[in-house]
Amino acid sequence: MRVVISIGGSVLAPNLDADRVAGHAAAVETLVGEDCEVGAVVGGGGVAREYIGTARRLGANEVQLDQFGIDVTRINARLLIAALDGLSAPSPAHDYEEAGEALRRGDVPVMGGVMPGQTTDAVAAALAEYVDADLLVYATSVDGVFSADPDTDPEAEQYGRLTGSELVDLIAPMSRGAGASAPVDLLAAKLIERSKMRTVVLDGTDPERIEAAVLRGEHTGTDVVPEGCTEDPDGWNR
Ligand SMILES: Nc1ncnc2c1ncn2[C@@H]1O[C@H](COP(=O)(O)OP(=O)(O)OP(=O)(O)O)[C@@H](O)[C@H]1O
Ligand SMILES: O=c1ccn([C@@H]2O[C@H](COP(=O)(O)O)[C@@H](O)[C@H]2O)c(=O)[nH]1
Repeated sequence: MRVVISIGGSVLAPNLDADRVAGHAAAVETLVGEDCEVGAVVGGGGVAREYIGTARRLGANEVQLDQFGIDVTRINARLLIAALDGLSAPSPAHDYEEAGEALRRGDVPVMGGVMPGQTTDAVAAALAEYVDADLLVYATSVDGVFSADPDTDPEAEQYGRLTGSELVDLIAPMSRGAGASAPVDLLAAKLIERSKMRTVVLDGTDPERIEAAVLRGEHTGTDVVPEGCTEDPDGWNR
């Protein structure tokens, strides 16, 4: 099975704790040991948002702010690479071709951001489409896609299952400025819809949850399924 895992910066490195990064690297190693081909994309988290906030107050424009975010995602990607201990290429891939070549060599490609105007959610969706992945996993800080932001709205209800077009409709009204927070960004949702990529959005703070979702199809987050799919998502990966 070929899987792309998007690891939010707030999940991988909220406080630059080495053990936490090592835990996520160990999950990737476990998946590789179980014969999965794995690509990883790392987000910028709170550190990226702090840089973006400061630079915005200094008058930087949105593209300049995105560049700050991209730099932080690539530094976080280097943290994962350091913890992967030779399993990946020595530096974050700059584009999908470089990542695809690494995967073909048997390495774990690790990416951060690539261009302004999007987030690493879109990078992960594009990489999954480029390498023809079987599964795309978003390991984020909340357990799936909700009817409202669960961090601020206690009435928010989780969606267990959505189609790609339902995901696009839900995400479309959300903010798109540099550093914005959403379960996935709009470009990612559109790529997932067009590629019919099987996708899971889950709370990835505990890396064992990522392993369980990939290896056994077990998770409590949101499945994004192709239009008209009647298959039980639990049976996908068996
Ligand atoms: N409808 C919604 N469903 C789920 N989460 C939502 C929703 N609306 C807003 N959010 C927010 O999206 C956030 C998840 O995305 P966020 O970009 O902050 O973290 P991430 O995916 O871990 O990546 P990173 O930390 O690298 O930016 C959650 O903290 C949550 O507050
Ligand atoms: O391809 C990319 C990836 C990221 N950015 C900018 O970085 C921040 C942080 O990325 P997250 O994936 O949200 O952690 C994002 O908000 C963008 O401003 C980018 O421009 N292009």
